[in-house]
Amino acid sequence: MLEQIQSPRDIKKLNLKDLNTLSKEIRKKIVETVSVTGGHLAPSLGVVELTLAIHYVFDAPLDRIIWDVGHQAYAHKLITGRYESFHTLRQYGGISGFPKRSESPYDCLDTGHSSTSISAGLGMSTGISLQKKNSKVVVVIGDGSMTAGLAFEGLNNAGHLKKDLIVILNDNEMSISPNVGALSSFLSRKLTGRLVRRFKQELESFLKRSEVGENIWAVLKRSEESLKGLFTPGMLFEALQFDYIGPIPGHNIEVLIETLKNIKDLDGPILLHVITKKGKGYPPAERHPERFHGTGPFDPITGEPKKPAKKLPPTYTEVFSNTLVELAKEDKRICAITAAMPSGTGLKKFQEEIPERFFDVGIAEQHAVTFAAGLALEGLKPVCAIYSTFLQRAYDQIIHDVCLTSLPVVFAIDRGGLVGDDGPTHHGAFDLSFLRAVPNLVIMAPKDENELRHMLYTGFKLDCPVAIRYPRGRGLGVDLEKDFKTLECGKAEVIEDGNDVTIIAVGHHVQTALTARKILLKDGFRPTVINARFVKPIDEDLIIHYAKMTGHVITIEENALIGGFGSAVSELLMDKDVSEVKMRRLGLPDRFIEHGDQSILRETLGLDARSLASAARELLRK
Ligand SMILES: Cc1ncc(C[n+]2csc(CCOP(=O)(O)OP(=O)(O)O)c2C)c(N)n1
Ligand SMILES: CC(=O)[C@@H](O)[C@H](O)COP(=O)(O)O
Ligand SMILES: [Mg+2]
Repeated sequence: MLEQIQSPRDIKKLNLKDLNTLSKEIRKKIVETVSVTGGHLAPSLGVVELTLAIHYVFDAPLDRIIWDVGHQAYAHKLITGRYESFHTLRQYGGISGFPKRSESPYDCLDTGHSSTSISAGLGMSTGISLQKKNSKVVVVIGDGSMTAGLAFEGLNNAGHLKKDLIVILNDNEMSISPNVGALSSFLSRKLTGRLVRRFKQELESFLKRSEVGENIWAVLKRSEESLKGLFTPGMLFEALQFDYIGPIPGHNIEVLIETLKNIKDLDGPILLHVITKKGKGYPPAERHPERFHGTGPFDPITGEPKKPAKKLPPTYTEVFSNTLVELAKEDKRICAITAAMPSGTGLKKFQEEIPERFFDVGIAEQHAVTFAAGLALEGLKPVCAIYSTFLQRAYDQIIHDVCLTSLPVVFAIDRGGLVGDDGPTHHGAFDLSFLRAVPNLVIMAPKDENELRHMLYTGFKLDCPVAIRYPRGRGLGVDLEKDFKTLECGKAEVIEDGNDVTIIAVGHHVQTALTARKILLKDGFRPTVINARFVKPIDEDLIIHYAKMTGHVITIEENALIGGFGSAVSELLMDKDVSEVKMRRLGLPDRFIEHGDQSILRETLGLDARSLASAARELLRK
């Protein structure tokens, strides 16, 4: 049946039995495909019935359907004309793992970063009403994404504008890990007796101020149950001027369709609370929703990850995690902060071993950074472990709350550079550029996992804001030195000496430079290879010395060329009137980089060893 579905119109003809059959086929297709490509399995399995019900009742693309984060949109993609291409999911040249307007008219908003759906949906609804168009706007947002401040900014304004907007809260009590925060408890009605008692006392004292109130209280008192019934998650949304409906079961297509039909033509902002199970319908994902939130390829029968042929080096994340715990056990001032990504950032070990100094603040990067500033002001040493791309959310907090008064916060910036399959919304493409402009901030990038350890150790020694950025993926498998070294701030490292071209590499591209050097040696060239180590402050004296000595400089970094490390070097040479030097900068061009395997992307962008060697040869011919 699924292969016959060319558009959502085809599902409107189906009866309930067929819809349930279709949901089984969709689940099967998603599990089969993601077991090969990897991807966001559990989120997508959790909204299969909800997707069918939404497309059954609403008329996309005339009606706008927005998927917050968009990681749960695989069923949506399968029934909106992408069944045939679904096997290319997240592959280079294939379909994206997130909704993309350039991919389909049914994708009305590009998502990837969480909690944008309500604001964008409200904007669309306002635009629709201003132009007197006849479209509905439906937003699907998860309980995790609802913990972000941006979501509340949207809710607050929606309640004020009172435009037609249907917000479906997909509540599975999971973010990537179990959801956190007072809102999460509130939503799942895990309300403490203390909270209900306090509410009753306040209500009683309020009502007893007037005779009418006395009578209302007397009635309520008699029906204790209705008092509890008053205290529902709906209260919060009703207070924000939403009509709250629910919670309803999120896997019952009949109830979902009936409910959506009933609310479709209601006026004003509506919040429909739907309860789902993350990973629904695939037992390994139901049992391990966190592991199957975003998974690599796996055996569809057992759910076990496909084992690598041989033992692989540790990831930068694992080395960061182990090193931080090692240091935090020695220094009781070290605290760890994540914005809803304890597993992705590697802080789960810290959470297990030093829970009193671990903080998961929910999807709230801005809050995470300013919360860290607060901890630092009290003499602690907070580490904010946030992916490069998500740190973009907290730029003002980095400047205003941490760097302005030079507080000792360490930013552990994981996923720096190209992340691969998640694509343009997730590449850590800009952190060196947006951080380099900020005064008081030291920026480091390790050449390998061993140097990451020393940088973390050094970061705690520097009594100022520090950013350490490292890539998604595995290290080189080098030995990890047990004894920590304090790196001299602002000093680079000459790895190989040479006399005809100076290659200055940032982070893991030091390895690229060393491989390129081997190629160039065969061509009779003798390049110098320098590990930049510090992106800010840069090693001015060393760079000027080698630039003058070799007359040719190439920089290579996995960051936007604009404002990146290469910019810093060219600014330096220009400011110091070092004019007789020929220079090339290798890095990310001024465009968003598509999704695909990291090595494929690096090759297409000229960030592999062969391309670096060719660039050096070409420069030397100038
Ligand atoms: C700004 C931002 N921070 C962090 C993430 C990483 N992230 C992706 S999905 C997710 C959890 C979302 O939870 P929820 O909204 O409940 O959706 P579910 O996976 O439960 O369906 C997180 C933290 C993100 N995409 N955007
Ligand atoms: C959807 C989302 O934003 C996260 O799940 C992200 O895809 C995680 O990235 P990693 O796989 O690099 O941890
Ligand atoms: Mg959730």
